[in-house]
Formats: sequence, structure tokens, C-alpha cells
Amino acid sequence: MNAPTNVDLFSGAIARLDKAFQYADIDAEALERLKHPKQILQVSVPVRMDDGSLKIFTGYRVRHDDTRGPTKGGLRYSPNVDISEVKALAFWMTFKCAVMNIPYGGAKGGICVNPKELSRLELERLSRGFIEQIADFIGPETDIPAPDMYTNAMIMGWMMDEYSKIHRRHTPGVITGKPIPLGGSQGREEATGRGAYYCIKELEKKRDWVPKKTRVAVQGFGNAGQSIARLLHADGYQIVAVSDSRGGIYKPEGFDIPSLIQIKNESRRLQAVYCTGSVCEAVPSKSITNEQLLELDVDVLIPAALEDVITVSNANQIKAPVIVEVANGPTTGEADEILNERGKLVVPDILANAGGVTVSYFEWVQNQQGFYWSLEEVQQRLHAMMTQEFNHVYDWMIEKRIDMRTAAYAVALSRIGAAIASLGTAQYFSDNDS
Ligand SMILES: NC(=O)C1=CN([C@@H]2O[C@H](COP(=O)(O)OP(=O)(O)OC[C@H]3O[C@@H](n4cnc5c(N)ncnc54)[C@H](OP(=O)(O)O)[C@@H]3O)[C@@H](O)[C@H]2O)C=CC1
Ligand SMILES: O=C(O)CCC(=O)C(=O)O
Repeated sequence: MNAPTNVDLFSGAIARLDKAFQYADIDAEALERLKHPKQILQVSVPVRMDDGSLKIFTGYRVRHDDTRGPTKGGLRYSPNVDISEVKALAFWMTFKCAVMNIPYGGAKGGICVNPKELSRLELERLSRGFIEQIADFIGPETDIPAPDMYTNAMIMGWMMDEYSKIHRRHTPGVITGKPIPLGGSQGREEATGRGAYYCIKELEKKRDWVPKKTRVAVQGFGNAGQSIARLLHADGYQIVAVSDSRGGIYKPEGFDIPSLIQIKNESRRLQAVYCTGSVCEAVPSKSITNEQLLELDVDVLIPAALEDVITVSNANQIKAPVIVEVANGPTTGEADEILNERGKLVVPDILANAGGVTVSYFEWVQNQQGFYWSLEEVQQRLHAMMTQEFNHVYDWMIEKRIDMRTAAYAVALSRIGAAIASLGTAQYFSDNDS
């Protein structure tokens, strides 16, 4: 899991606000407030390892802004997790929820750990231990975690159970992305990929794409990458390249995605949740690096793994005319400028990958009501919301002649601005000033 270090991911993230500000209806002081996370919690989680030794892991939970509702966002397990990354991820969640117009603010959390080195039992002790440390910080009406990179439904189930034990009441609404028997929603597992798929279906109409002639490259083949590749492949799109942390593969005539998913998800070590196969094991195929994948001559490029993979160093080499950001933060601010100048259409992360949090919202609504929906109902609602908000942002982009990311931030900022304005301005002034 080699990733760029998060030099200052958060500073890069908030820099995007100033550009969108001129197109948004929001007060300058409210904008300033959004540049500072509301609350930051850092915890140490002691874990008894299988060999009897004790290890201490550092975890974080950041609540960025809760003006529009309880804060919402996933939990990431990775050796690259640090406070700047978690702050940036929490910041993006605030804007993602606003651009989808769901009644949440933004949050994110993570633990600095390599989950591939942990047994299943160690992973469970770590997950339950983390909840023990943050149990007073989260809750169904305050802050609601969910899965992100290297966390999954099983981990969300353990966490919900731990929280419920601590508070002595069954509380399914404290966390989303749970297994269905524990109150999870139909359709949450594939929701991130499906939301991005609905964005691509809208682009298909606007750009007259013929799926069989449309070539796609997907970087990252986990929850989000597999779902988008599977849905596009089922529609006839040519998925010519995919990759994971061990490298990529290329096949000009396109891969059979269901077989690749089978290879990828095969367990390689009993009792180790994250030791699976690799797309690199698929034959016949040509090996490529993750860097080469980004520069392939394809119609649609889908980064679905890490942040900061499209930078000043490779933005001029990106050939795809359309980039759909399924990963959070895959493009740096400088790279964005280059892509815009080169006429590329970037469907920004806060819109393209918002299907996950949208179905998490559905899950929370179902938990709060104790009334559960069918898969068809979840998919219909997701389709309606993604299509509406995609077109809303797209129309702003055309009307204001700006790039799609700036349009998405302007839409989100205006919604957050309206909520802040409705609260009054007292919070910005001391008693002496007012
Ligand atoms: N899960 C969700 O609901 C949501 C996820 N996202 C974002 O989508 C992205 C992927 O998340 P998700 O699919 O859930 O995570 P997963 O843990 O399910 O999968 C991550 C994938 O990324 C691959 N990967 C890791 N490092 C690299 C690398 N250096 N180069 C290429 N691939 C790499 C992994 O490879 P390997 O298997 O070999 O380790 C794996 O295939 C993240 O940016 C996440 O924040 C956004 C919204 C919601
Ligand atoms: O499902 C959620 O609540 C949040 C998912 C997430 O972390 C994200 O969208 O980046």
C-alpha cells in the first residue's frame, strides 16, 4: 500500500473554496467558518495481539461542520492515515452531503494501521477498541460513521454492537454500511459505484456514447472500483484496464469483469480479512503500472483508490477526455487547473462518489423508522437523487461557464450558506461587537 504522503491535504482541500465563493450565495464569514473543522478527536487504541503482545494504534475522528444536520462520513484503516488526511476527508463530506442535498454535515475518521497485517480477531479488537474511545463523540443524532477504504460491513457490525453495549440500548442508527441482518440497507454495498454509474449514464446521453465503443480504465479494484466496473461492463462498456495496490493490467478488447472480481476477492490467508488475490493474477493480460493506467488512451478514466494521483507531474499526459472521480481527492488543485485548460471534463468526487453516503442516509432513515425498503426502492431513490443533482451541477457549469468541480462547490456552498444564514449571525460576533 504505497501512497503519497499527505503533505497538506487539508490546505489543498480548502483552497478549492475561494474559487467557488464568487459563484455562491454565502456570507464571507460563513465561508471562513468552513475553513476550520468544528471538532477533532485523537485517540490511542490499545490492542492485545494474537501473539500476546500489546500494540497501541492512533485513531482520529473529525467533525467538520454540522450546520445542515448530524455529521456523516466513513472510517479508513490505512498506514497513511494522519490528521491532515482525515480533516480533508471530513471537509469533502460536508460538501458531498450538501451537493446531494441530504440533511447531514461532514465528518471522517481513521486509524493509522496496515489492516493486511491483522488477523480477523485483531481487526475486531481494534474496531471495538476504537469505538470504546469515541463512543461519546458519535451517535445517531450527532455523528454517524460508515465504511471507507479498508473497512467493510463486518467491521461496521462490530462497531454498532460495541456502541450498543456501551450505551445499553440497541442503536443501529449510530453507524451505516452494516450487514443487512444487523439493520444494514439493501444496496449500500454497491452504492458508491452505482451512484457514479448513474452519473456516467447521464454523460452517455449528453455525449452520445455507444457503450460497446467506449473504453474505460479503473484504478483501484475494491468496493467502489469493482461496483462501477461491474455495472459498466454489464451495459457493454469496454473496461480495458484495472489495477489494485499491486499494479495494473491492460487488455485492448476489454476484460470480463465478473471473472476479475472472483480472482480479486479470493482469500489468500485464512483469518486475514484483507489478504485477497490481485487483478495482476489475471491471464492473459498485459501488465501496466498504476501510473501508466492513468495515462491510457481511453474515453473515461475512473480513479477509484487514493487521493493525489493526478498531479502536476502527469496532468498533461492524461488522455481521457472525461475523468470520473470515484476516489476522494484524486486530483490536486494544480492538476485541476491543467485539466481544465486542456478541456477535460472532471466529474468531481463530491458528486461522483456520493452514492455511498446517499444510501447510508437511506439506511439511517430506515433504522430511525424501524421500517425497511426493498432493493428496488433503494435503487430508484438513488437513481432519482443522483440524476437530479448531477444535472443541477452540470447546468450550473454550463450556465456560469465554469468547471464542474467549481459548480459542485458553488451549489454546495450556497446550500450551506442558506442554512448558516437561517441561524442568524450571532455566532460570528462576541457580545461586545454586536
Ligand atoms: N466505500 C465507500 O462507500 C466509499 C469510498 N469512497 C472512496 O473510494 C476510494 C476506494 O474506496 P473503497 O473501494 O471503499 O476501498 P477498498 O478498501 O474497498 O478498496 C481499495 C482499493 O484500492 C486499491 N489500492 C490501494 N492502494 C492503491 C494504489 N497505490 N494504487 C492503486 N490501487 C490501490 C486496493 O488494492 P488492494 O486490494 O490490492 O489493497 C483496493 O483495490 C477511496 O478513495 C474512498 O475514500 C468514496 C465514497 C464512498
Ligand atoms: O456512507 C457514508 O456515510 C460515508 C461514505 C464516505 O466515507 C464517503 O463518501 O467518502
